[in-house]
Amino acid sequence: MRGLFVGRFQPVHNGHIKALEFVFSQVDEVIIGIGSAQASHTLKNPFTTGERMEMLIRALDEAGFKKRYYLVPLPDINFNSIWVPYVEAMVPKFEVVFTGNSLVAELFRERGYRVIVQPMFRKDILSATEIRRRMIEGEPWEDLVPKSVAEYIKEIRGVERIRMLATNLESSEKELQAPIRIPEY
Ligand SMILES: Nc1ncnc2c1ncn2[C@@H]1O[C@H](COP(=O)(O)OP(=O)(O)OP(=O)(O)O)[C@@H](O)[C@H]1O
Ligand SMILES: NC(=O)c1ccc[n+]([C@@H]2O[C@H](COP(=O)(O)O)[C@@H](O)[C@H]2O)c1
Repeated sequence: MRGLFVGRFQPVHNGHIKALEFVFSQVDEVIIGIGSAQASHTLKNPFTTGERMEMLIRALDEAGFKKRYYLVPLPDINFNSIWVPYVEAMVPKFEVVFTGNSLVAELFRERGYRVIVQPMFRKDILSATEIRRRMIEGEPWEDLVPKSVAEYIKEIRGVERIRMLATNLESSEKELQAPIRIPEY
């Protein structure tokens, strides 16, 4: 049996690996859909699809998963009602969907799929939003991701990228708040 698991993986963290451990224990093959594949270099989606694939390959290797998996980029279509047929057109056949995302669960259920809500692990800290926040604030984040992912993020200067994006946003917000000055001629 083949299962589908979709995430943005911005970045891959230990919660994803725990979730995938569960998914791999339930099925023979897993399709890992990389959501919002068109997005990169933003605060919510700092990493490219290629970088996210690299993180997944290294982390799954490190975790020693032996079953077959497929990595499939899924650009957003911003059209919820036809997202499931779109996903069907992009990935090999699957029988069951694993997710913790309630919109994803609802969309697949409405199309007749069996959906399994995977257990959550320490969502308070095992969350990509929290990891990106820690990177920006200069707090320790390395223990929340697989070792190979922490090394890779350092290799590509990922933290510097996220900080640059945060600084850019801060200065453009300041610009927006600045009073408009009409030049005198
Ligand atoms: N701590 C966790 N434990 C188990 N599963 C998780 C955990 N965090 C995320 N997942 C699962 O991984 C999938 C994709 O999650 P996603 O890539 O959005 O991670 P996230 O940490 O929630 O990201 P972000 O904070 O950037 O929105 C979802 O199905 C979600 O349920
Ligand atoms: N209409 C759409 O394009 C649509 C609908 C539902 C989910 N998605 C994507 O699926 C992914 C879900 O993963 P997350 O759990 O990481 O949010 C995201 O990339 C999200 O954008 C897209």
